[in-house]
Amino acid sequence: MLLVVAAIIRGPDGRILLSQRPAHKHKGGCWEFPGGKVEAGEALDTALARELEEELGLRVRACQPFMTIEHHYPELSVRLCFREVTAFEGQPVGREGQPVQWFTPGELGALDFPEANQPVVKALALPDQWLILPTPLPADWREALPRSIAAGATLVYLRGVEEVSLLRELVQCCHAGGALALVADDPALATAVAADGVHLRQQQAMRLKQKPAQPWISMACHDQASLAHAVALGADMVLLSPVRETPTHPGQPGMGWPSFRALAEGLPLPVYALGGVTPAEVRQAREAGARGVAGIRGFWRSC
Ligand SMILES: Nc1nc2c([nH]c(=O)n2[C@@H]2O[C@H](COP(=O)(O)OP(=O)(O)OP(=O)(O)O)[C@@H](O)[C@H]2O)c(=O)[nH]1
Repeated sequence: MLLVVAAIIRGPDGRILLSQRPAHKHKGGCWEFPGGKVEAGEALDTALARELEEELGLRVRACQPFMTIEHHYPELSVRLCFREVTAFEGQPVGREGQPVQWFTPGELGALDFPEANQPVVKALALPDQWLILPTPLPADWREALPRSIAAGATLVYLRGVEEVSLLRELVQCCHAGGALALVADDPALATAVAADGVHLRQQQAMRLKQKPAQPWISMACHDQASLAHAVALGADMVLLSPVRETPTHPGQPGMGWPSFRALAEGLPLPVYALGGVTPAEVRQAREAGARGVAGIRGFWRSC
């Protein structure tokens, strides 16, 4: 299997840097995340720094794991280790004559990428924070939910609401704020209330053999076995918990960031950190290999 390292490089305005593969190469003409083959015995970060210097004239100052994807093209199999470059120096230029361009995350969906990149493109559309709805639903939700979304939690897990008409109203409120809305476990309910997908609780998900047909499927995971199941199911993302002990689950000790990192490392899907984490910890979570953070308290902006 060909080992490849590729970079997610964001500019200060949040746009993402892509380069176009030369016509004569594998997947010629496709847009790609800059990078290339890892040489024998070379560390991933060293390979990334070398490739970005050679191809773009950039000097990497800091990077962290993003996702790892194994893909079998008819002509070759690749293991693509995506890293997020969080600090770099230099102005990118296509040193090998390749076109190089910055794109907003919203523009990526319309571009032609190698097939292996699809989960990464999908993951880049996700926010840093997601909100789990407090239960019972606070009386001030019509003010607090838009405030929470505006504060950055643009993915909302709508749990604990039985009434379909209320759930539909909550979904509309999420969409009005530009947030994705997930409901618990039930794909038919998600469709009925026009939600964007379902969040599967671990017990329910472990019984499934097939990924439910919804635009977004998330799964709750607490250990390696459930993470492996999420991967096998083809989930789009997971919530991995608990990072710390929380008042909702007293006596259940947290795994801490080192164990979180070990579990999240090398997974082919975005992992969100849950359990006693706050929105202020996005950077720490990402250094531990998370796509972002999730929670109830701290993410809910009551009036
Ligand atoms: N760099 C990069 N390669 C990708 C991506 N997605 C993807 O499937 N690949 C595949 O991974 C392999 C990377 O090899 P490469 O040809 O870019 O490697 P390289 O820069 O070392 O090339 P060279 O040694 O031919 O100059 C290719 O088969 C390519 O199609 C991506 O986003 N970035």
